[in-house]
Amino acid sequence: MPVEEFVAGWISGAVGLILGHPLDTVKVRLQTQNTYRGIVDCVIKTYRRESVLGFFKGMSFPIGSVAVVNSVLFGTYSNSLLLLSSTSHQARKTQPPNYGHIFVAGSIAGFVQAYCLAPFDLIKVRLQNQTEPRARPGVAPSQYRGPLHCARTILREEGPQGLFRGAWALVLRDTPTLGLYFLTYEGLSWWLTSDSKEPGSATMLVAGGFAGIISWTTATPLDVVKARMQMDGLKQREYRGLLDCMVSSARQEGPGVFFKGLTLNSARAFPVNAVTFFSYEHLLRLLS
Ligand SMILES: CN(C)C(=N)NCCC[C@H](N)C(=O)O
Repeated sequence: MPVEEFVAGWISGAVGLILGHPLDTVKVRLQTQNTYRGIVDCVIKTYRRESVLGFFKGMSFPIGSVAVVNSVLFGTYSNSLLLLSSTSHQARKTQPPNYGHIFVAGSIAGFVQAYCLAPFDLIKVRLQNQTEPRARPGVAPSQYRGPLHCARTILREEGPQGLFRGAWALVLRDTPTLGLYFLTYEGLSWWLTSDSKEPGSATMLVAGGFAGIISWTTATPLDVVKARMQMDGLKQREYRGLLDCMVSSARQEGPGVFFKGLTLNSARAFPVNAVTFFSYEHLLRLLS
């Protein structure tokens, strides 16, 4: 089993994560809190109350976990494709892609990574939603003091299953959309590259950026449901399950609720996934 894909997936994921985290924080807040009038209002309120550090809440844990999650994603994708098509990563670049294989391998990778991602993503979302300024004497402290304290508190108050709240929505979000993610990337790379040549840097950036936009645009409705399920159960359970969350969100806020965060998801997706694929491909060339 080639391990270069796992290493390249880890490093490229960390680069993308740092770049996209501030926009991700604003998106999560808009999806789960009804106190903001829109993106600009959320940015201003976050900055005034929490300073620039507010946008980076919940980032330290994903930086560590991205090692597991992104290497699982890229490693599972590449190795599933190897099993389905019996050609290596480098050999595949010079032959026409089999889009069926790519979609299936991407979906398998999405399914597997969603399970690894679930507890890390839940902790990230809970920390991103803490709007209190930094702890100071006289100011009430946040419920969670950091990622480990957050994990311990969830385990104590909600049990081990608390760490997997929203995991089904995450699996449903990631299985087909990661099929689409790799399909768009490989399709565009092939289309933009002349016959039997390896894709150049510009191609990696453009194909990666569009793969991000297309997959995140289609993932947004379940992304909203996932974030709401992850925040549920903090004080009192609001939703009986995934379907109940969908129905009651739509009833209370109209169908537009499923598109909350769409602009931010798409705006964040281009640069994050352009650099993710760019660094992934270059690291692979360096390592193999
Ligand atoms: C639509 N979905 C869930 C994805 N395309 N997932 C792949 C994640 C890539 C990158 N770390 C990011 O956060 O955009």
